[in-house]
Amino acid sequence: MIKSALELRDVTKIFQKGREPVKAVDSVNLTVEEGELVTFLGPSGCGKTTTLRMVAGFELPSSGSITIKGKDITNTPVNKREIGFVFQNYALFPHMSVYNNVAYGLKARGEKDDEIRPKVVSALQLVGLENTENRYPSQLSGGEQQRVALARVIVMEPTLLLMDEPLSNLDAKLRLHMRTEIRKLQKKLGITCLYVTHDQSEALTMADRIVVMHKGKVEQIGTPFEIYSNPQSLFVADFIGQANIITLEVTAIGDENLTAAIPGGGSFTARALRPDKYSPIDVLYKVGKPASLIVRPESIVVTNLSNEDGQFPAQVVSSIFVGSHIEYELLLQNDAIVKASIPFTTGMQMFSEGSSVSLVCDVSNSAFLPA
Ligand SMILES: Nc1ncnc2c1ncn2[C@@H]1O[C@H](COP(=O)(O)OP(=O)(O)OP(=O)(O)O)[C@@H](O)[C@H]1O
Repeated sequence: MIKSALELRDVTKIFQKGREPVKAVDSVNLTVEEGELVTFLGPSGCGKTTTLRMVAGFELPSSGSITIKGKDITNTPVNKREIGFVFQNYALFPHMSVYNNVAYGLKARGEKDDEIRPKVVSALQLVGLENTENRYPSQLSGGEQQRVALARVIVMEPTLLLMDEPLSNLDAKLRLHMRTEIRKLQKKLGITCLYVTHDQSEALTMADRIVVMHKGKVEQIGTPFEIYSNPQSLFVADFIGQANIITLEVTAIGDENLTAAIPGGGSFTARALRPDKYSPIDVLYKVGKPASLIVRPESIVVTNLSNEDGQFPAQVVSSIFVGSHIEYELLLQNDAIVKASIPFTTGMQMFSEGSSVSLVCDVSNSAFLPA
């Protein structure tokens, strides 16, 4: 049987803050396969860094277990875990040349100089810094320093690479560039990687899978596509990308669908999501009670006002032409504000502020969640 690269089972961390115990990480379960890049995404304080620090061995879990390739390492010391870390402050040794920074770990491991040289040269080549061996960190740009930090880790051939906001000290343009660089390198080396970020576009563009965390718990684990198109909670829908969350009254419950009343007349039917998968649909939703319709701004079409069933009558609050798109803010008859983002095509109709219009939500990209 192939063993997973990493498994977290019911991993919990409780810190003592004064007299109060704080559950920083709450029963996290996760299986990571060989060669996967998994990002931890969530707002500040949700427990991302603490989870990573437990995998690294800088913190011990209060309960639960961590295994690497089937071997329990929950209580194994940091230096026996064969894990590489890259943090936001690159922590390079300022008094050492680039070569010596990269060679440091191999020397500490007792490897001989003639074994070390080819490894350092090839690691520097991998990160595109082959001509910087004799320079010092202060003579490098922020992006170059971060690449040295990466080379210093890669050269050790760790079984697992942990990265905590590695790009947050770089300027916006370099951050975008380094995202692609890190991802390419990670794929090329086939190295399993956990990557902490609070930047959703970083998580969406880099990850094989995303773990969305909230208040110490895992809210959802899935591919970027699954997380974006099929959020399992209002938190995920709201945190990832832009989402309209429209509260509507349920009028009928089907096997997998809900029908709800559109303010101003008509009704709308869409998939009903079951966040915990176990509760039956008629336990999660009730006729006469509210449910939240989740629809992305790009899944809405704005048309002339009509009485067709399924369309939401609305008034244009603002319409802004941003080149590729028209961004609308629309007021529904229940006072909800809905955002729509319509790709601009030549000759298309643009509705001005105050116009009465109808909204059509793309049924395949809309879903209900319990309110
Ligand atoms: N050593 C510690 N002692 C006490 N509380 C801690 C300690 N480390 C973290 N915490 C608390 O645990 C919670 C989770 O912190 P953590 O750093 O893991 O969050 P995070 O999601 O990485 O946040 P950020 O994005 O701001 O780094 C927070 O409430 C934090 O204050």
